[in-house]
Parts: sequence; structure tokens; C-alpha cells
Amino acid sequence: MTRFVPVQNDTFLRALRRETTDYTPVWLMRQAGRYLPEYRATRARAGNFMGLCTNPEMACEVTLQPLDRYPLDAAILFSDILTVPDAMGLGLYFEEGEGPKFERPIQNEADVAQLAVPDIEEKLGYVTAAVRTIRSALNGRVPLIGFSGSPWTLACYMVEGGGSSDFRKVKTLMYKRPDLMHRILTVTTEAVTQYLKAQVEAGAQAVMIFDSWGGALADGAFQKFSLQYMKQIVQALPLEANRGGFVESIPSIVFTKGGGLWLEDLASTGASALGVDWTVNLGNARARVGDRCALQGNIDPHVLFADPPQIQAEVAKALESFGTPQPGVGHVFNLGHGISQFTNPDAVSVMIEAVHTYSRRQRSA
Ligand SMILES: Cc1c2[nH]c(c1CCC(=O)O)Cc1[nH]c(c(CCC(=O)O)c1C)Cc1[nH]c(c(CCC(=O)O)c1C)Cc1[nH]c(c(C)c1CCC(=O)O)C2
Repeated sequence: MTRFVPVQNDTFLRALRRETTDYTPVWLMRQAGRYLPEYRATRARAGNFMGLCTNPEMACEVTLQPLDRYPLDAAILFSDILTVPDAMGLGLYFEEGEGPKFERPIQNEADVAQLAVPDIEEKLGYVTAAVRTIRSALNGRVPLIGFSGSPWTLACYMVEGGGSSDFRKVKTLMYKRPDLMHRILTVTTEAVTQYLKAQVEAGAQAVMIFDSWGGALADGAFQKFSLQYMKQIVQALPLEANRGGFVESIPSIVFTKGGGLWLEDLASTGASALGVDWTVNLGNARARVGDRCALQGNIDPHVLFADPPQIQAEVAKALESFGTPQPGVGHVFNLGHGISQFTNPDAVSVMIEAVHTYSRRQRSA
């Protein structure tokens, strides 16, 4: 049984709800990952990446590693977005140094017809078990973020059979047989909705949708093939969760990488916050949607390859660009995409320390 305790450091949740905070909260996409030697050690013990994801104790261990090193304001479930298509029977595997692949990608009309919403508890019970284990182990330290891929982003991998540089197969299907594309997206939307609901039930305190490849779509296609489905998911998510004795509100974050031109559209999903990449000017984004959504982001992960003074300067620039948070606007500091595996862990300390120090100073100025 999960013992739910209320969160102590709720700075991250307050920022997502656009309430005042003493400082700007910070976490990092891919904060548990290969740049940390302790992650590489646990991964070696697990054998491989999926071994790590499917073992709730080990998934919990790596989730907590960055929190033990740094004063982060949120934890994120250790898993992957591709667990959902795997549960749909596509056969996920990772080839060393090559990224994710599927044994049975969607190649024709019959494959599309066969696609069905998986039984979440049966096929993805290892994820909800990990959420329960992590939530217990956190013991209220910081909130736990659950996540999923967007239907479009999952469909990219499902049709391409792995990563792609030009999205030729998935875009061919989209333009040639939009009916089949919409069926893939409809089934995936239902699967993602059930999956995120199960994570919230298991203890996740916020949820994030990674639309990593939404930015590869043309204007018009983005709204039809990605946005619409993310909106359905956000609208179907519970706004709060009863934890037996207390109630938690559950904010949602939508992150379309390369989606800077569509912020107003993204705000219309009803998400609590929008993730933005480094192409976006935070001040400008705040003016466009800041009274409807909080913002999360957005320095270039490669800033972390510079020396401490330059890292600090980039942090200050992002905080100044957003401007001093006031009631009704919110900012969660993050990178504009996942942290690189080649990052020096000391650079991460410098960044987090700078976010906390400068943002406190900004509020007292
Ligand atoms: C597109 C995507 C994937 N996975 C994810 C996305 C969306 C975010 C993005 O755009 O990056 C999301 C993801 N993947 C992972 C997390 C864990 C939580 C976190 O710390 O942020 C999250 C939130 C762990 C992971 N997922 C993966 C790793 C590296 C695996 C390893 O240990 O070898 C980690 C830590 C594997 C993975 N999984 C995926 C890819 C392309 C790869 C290979 C990446 C690489 O080699 O750098 C698919």
C-alpha cells in the first residue's frame, strides 16, 4: 500500500498553478541519466535500459539519484515514452548506441486495424508500481511528475520503427491515408489517457506530455494531427486526486519541442503549463500566454558545456527575460530539451544554484 504524504517543497506545484513562490523552481528533462556515474552503475547492474524501467526498485533508485546530488524541486518518474507502443505489442528494443527500435512497426492497413488500447494494469503495471514505490520513497520531499509521449510523437516511432531524421514514412501515411493516421492517433490517445490516469492514481502529482516531434509538422497539420489529440488527453485528466485524508490538485504540462509558433494553440489545450525550447523568448511567451499557462524552460542544454560564469549568465538572462513572477504567472526553470549524456555533473550544480540564488534576488529587488 502506498502511504501518501503531502508534499513539503511544493514550489514546483505552486509555480505550475501560477501562485507566488519564494524562488523559481527547477528540474531537468532527463535528470536521471547517463551523465551521472551512479546512473551508469545501476544501469550496468540492471543489464540494460528496459531492465531498469521494468524493475520498480531500480527505477526508484535512479529517479532519486539526481535528487540526492542536487537541490532539485521535482522528481520525474524514470521510464520512457515508448513503453506505451511496447504495451500495444510493437516489441520495443534498444540497440546499444542506436536508440529505440520496434520489432513490429506499423507498416500497412492491417497493422493499423489490429491496433488496440492495451490493458494498462496488465501490460504497464511495472510503471504504476514504480510510481507507487517512488512516491513512497520520496516521502514528501518534492513532487513526482508522471509522463507520457504525445500521440503524434508515439506514432512517429510506431510507424518509422525507430528514430528518424525526415519522418518520411509517418508523413507519407499522414498525407496519403489521413484516415489510417487518425485511427492510430485515436487508439493511442485513449491508451495515453488511461496510462496517465493510472499514474495519477498511483501517486503522480503532475503530468507532462512530451510532444518531441510536434515541431516537425506543418502549420495546419500540427493542429490536426498533434494538438487536437493532446487537448483530448488534457481535458480527460482528473484535476485532482483524493489521497485518503487530503486532496491534491494535478497540474499538467504540454511540451511541443519546436512549438514556439503555436503557443496560443497550445494554451487552448487547457494545460496548466507549456514547456518551451530554447528558440522561445520567455518574456515574449509570457506576454502571449502568461495569464493562461505557466511556462517551463528553456535554456539550451549545451549551455552546460560552458564554464560556470557563462552558465550563470545564461541562467540570469532566462530569468530576466521571463521577468519577476507575480501572482497569476508562473515559471519553472528547465532546459529546452533533455540534458546531454556528455554533461559534466558539476555544471548542473552551478546551474541549479544560480537559478535558486538569482531568482530569490530578483524577487527581493
Ligand atoms: C523521444 C523520447 C524518448 N523518451 C522520452 C522522449 C521524450 C523526450 C525527448 O524528446 O527527449 C522521454 C524520457 N526518456 C527517459 C525519461 C526519464 C525521466 C527523466 O529523467 O527525464 C523520459 C521523460 C529516460 C531515458 N530514455 C532513454 C535513455 C537513455 C537510455 C540509456 O540508459 O542508454 C534515458 C535515460 C532512451 C531513449 N528513449 C527515447 C530515445 C530517443 C532514447 C535514446 C536517447 C539516447 O540514446 O540519448 C525516446
